[in-house]
Amino acid sequence: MKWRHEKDEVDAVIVGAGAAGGVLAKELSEAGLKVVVLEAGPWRDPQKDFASDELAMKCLAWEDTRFVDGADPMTMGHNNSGRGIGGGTQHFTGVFLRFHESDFKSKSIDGVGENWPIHYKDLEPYYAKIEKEIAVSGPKHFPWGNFNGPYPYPERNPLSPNAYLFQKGCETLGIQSCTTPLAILSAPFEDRPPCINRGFCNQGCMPNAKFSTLIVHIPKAVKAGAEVLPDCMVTQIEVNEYGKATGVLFVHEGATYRQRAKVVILCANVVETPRLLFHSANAQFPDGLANSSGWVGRAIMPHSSHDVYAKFEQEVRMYKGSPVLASTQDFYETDQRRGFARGYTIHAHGSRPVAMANGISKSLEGPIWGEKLRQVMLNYNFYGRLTMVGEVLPNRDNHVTLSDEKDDNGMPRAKVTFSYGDNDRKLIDHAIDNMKLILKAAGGQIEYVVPDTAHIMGGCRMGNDPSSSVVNAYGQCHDIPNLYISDASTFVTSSGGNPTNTVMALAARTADAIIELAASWS
Ligand SMILES: Cc1cc2nc3c(=O)[nH]c(=O)nc-3n(C[C@H](O)[C@H](O)[C@H](O)COP(=O)(O)OP(=O)(O)OC[C@H]3O[C@@H](n4cnc5c(N)ncnc54)[C@H](O)[C@@H]3O)c2cc1C
Repeated sequence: MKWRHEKDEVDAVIVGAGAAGGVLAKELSEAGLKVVVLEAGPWRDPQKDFASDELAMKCLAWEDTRFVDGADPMTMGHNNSGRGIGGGTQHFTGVFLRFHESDFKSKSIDGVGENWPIHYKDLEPYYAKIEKEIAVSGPKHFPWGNFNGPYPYPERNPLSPNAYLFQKGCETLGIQSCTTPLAILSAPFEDRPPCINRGFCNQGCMPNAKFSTLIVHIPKAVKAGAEVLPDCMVTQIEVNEYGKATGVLFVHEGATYRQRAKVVILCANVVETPRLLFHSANAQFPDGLANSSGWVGRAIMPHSSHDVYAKFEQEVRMYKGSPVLASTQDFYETDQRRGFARGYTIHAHGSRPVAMANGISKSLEGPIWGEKLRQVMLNYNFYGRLTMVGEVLPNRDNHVTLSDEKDDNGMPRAKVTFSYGDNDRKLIDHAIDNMKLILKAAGGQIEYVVPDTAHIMGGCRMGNDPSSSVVNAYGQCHDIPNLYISDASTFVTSSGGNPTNTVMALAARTADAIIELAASWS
């Protein structure tokens, strides 16, 4: 393999070209830094490689074996990972929310979780920048949190039948709801068309109406001079005798190569970032790089993401339109009367047939399979669905470690351990009750509750105290100052809302810090 910067020490090597990696690649290269991006997965062309096919597009996920355990082992794959240029943004649903001020201070406000080393105000300009550069569509007035709109682009219209039913149920019960802020265009922007409601967002968007870093940030980074190399799996971070990162080793088509860099930035997401840090252990850092605190891999948090299905008299046709088009955050903040801390978002979340069949086969009401499954699926058009995005509190015992089994590159496979806590379970029960009430108020008959998780966060949390966190407020490792982490692993708490706006805003903030640092190099 030959690449432009093979012999150079570049300014920055970025590991992973997902939500955060894409932002960093664009920002750093546009600031004039010499950047190489190494991505384990392929570089897809949406028009050639995305298919309107649920099964075929499972390939967008990280499919390598990962072991799971704990009281509530997570299903790893299409629902919580991405692989390839664009990472998880290739097939994410596009819900684009900001965290609330309380999310950064849950310890002080509610006595649970942990405080972040930053406030909402620190991220506010970065949220605004990211939303503007991808033309997020949203309502004129968003009723919750610190940002109430307007969004850069008008809200999506029309909504899906599933979303209208949700809004009807909410209205009957006096629950506020609104059109969801989405990283999906409501009108043309740059060279991209508005959404035409094909509904295959989770299979990759062929027309490019949905944002991904594959189609927005990476092309801009390349234009600004970044070298982006797909199918390159980073296996090790190299560190010299002074404890400074010098670059990375990566594998391409079975051969191992080296890329030297002044700054190494890990954007490999919640499982792979800790895995790389552990696998890069050496005599100086025997417990893994950046792990003097013992917090690498610790306090991982998925969102609880249970679905409730109801059957309606009239056709709903859940496949129509973007999967999520209406939401409520009326239950987002702590309400002492509920008996648990923190909260959740509810989305009207359409499901395609394979996802529904797969989901209800694991429903809490008992497994549905064989003839019964066939009969239910023959009535697919009559079902509606709501999904929760529930805050899961950080727990040190929920963690990523290395197993004894190795992959083809000789890297130990990751083991992911997860159990819900009492607060998490009470929160889930509350959300399920509310989703049932809303669906019933809309005229539905409740049939299935499907337990699920989504959006993993944590594992390399940020903090001011090097003895209880891995990186500082800018994503810089406490132990190795020229090693940065910028991905969902730096999250301190999970919030009750979808995370990618926050992942990207944090990445843009880290980019600014690195650009400032780079100014002192010459
Ligand atoms: C089906 C689905 C729906 C979702 N819907 C939403 C939504 O509606 N709203 C929302 O806010 N969030 C959503 N998410 C979550 C969102 O995708 C993630 O929050 C986001 O992508 C995380 O960004 P990241 O940069 O941390 O990691 P990723 O985007 O996952 O990027 C990590 C990249 O690193 C690469 N990588 C890993 N290890 C290595 C290595 N060793 N060498 C080289 N490359 C490596 C991976 O291949 C990947 O491309 C969804 C996710 C999924 C899977």
